[in-house]
Amino acid sequence: RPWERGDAEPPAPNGTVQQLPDVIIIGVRKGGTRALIEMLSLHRVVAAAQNEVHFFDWESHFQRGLPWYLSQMPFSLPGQLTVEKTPAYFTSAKVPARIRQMNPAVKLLLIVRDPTERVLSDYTQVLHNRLQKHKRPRPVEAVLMKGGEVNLGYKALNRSLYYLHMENWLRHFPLRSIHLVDGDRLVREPLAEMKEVERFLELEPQIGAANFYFNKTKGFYCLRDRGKERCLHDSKGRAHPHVQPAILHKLYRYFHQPNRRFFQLVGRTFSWN
Ligand SMILES: Nc1ncnc2c1ncn2[C@@H]1O[C@H](COP(=O)(O)OS(=O)(=O)O)[C@@H](OP(=O)(O)O)[C@H]1O
Repeated sequence: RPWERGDAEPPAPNGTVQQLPDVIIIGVRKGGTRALIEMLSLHRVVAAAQNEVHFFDWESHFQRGLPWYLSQMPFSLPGQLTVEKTPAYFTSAKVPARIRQMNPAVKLLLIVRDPTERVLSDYTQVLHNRLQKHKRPRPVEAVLMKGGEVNLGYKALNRSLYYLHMENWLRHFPLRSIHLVDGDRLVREPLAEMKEVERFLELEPQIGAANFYFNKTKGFYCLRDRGKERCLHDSKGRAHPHVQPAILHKLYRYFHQPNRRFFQLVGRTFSWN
């Protein structure tokens, strides 16, 4: 078939169209963005893009313009809500202005988790990527610390300085356009967090307790979607490396002030401080 050879567009399923996103999950990387978009897809009104699109943060994609972005969107019925997630958007300086230019009324979802845990999750992800490419793994302590202090040059650390990135978003969007999802709570109480997301998106409440069941082997909630059960991929919910308590303590201390600043910016607190 020609569209499988890339010669033509696939035909649209009956009555469906592709629409620019009404909702964008902007991050944070390792915050639980995949869980969030999968859980949101439980709602019949939601049409979610399968892959991370990286339109606003990758120049090669951005230069292709909105028609290309549109072509990456799922087919949906008019009236459905299109959602995409690209966790790198949150920490990419150019992205907020670009999204505003597309649609200043777009609704943004930001899922955050304990910044120290996020760093360890980020480290674990990179470690797996390195092992897969047969590259030498870097011990966690060597990455986190430099000369006995927190290694300020470590990129994953910067991604957990939520206030820094949030300040940039708030230059382009009012706080009411950005709904914060508590990633730690999404793990423990997915339904409670998803109800708040439904409310923010002004969706008819549809996601219910029957959509979730706890999978003991995985140690996480999995989803029941129209009778079919599914868990997230094995790359979600990996064990983090053991870190010496003294180093962990330094990390928590390092994030203390930045966390305060973030809470102040967004007018609420989280369980980490
Ligand atoms: N239900 C459920 N099942 C599995 N995993 C869950 C779930 N809810 C949240 N999480 C957490 O999601 C973390 C991965 O975050 P992201 O999907 O944002 O990662 S990524 O940036 O897209 O790579 C992942 O982080 P790690 O535990 O560090 O792997 C999970 O803690």
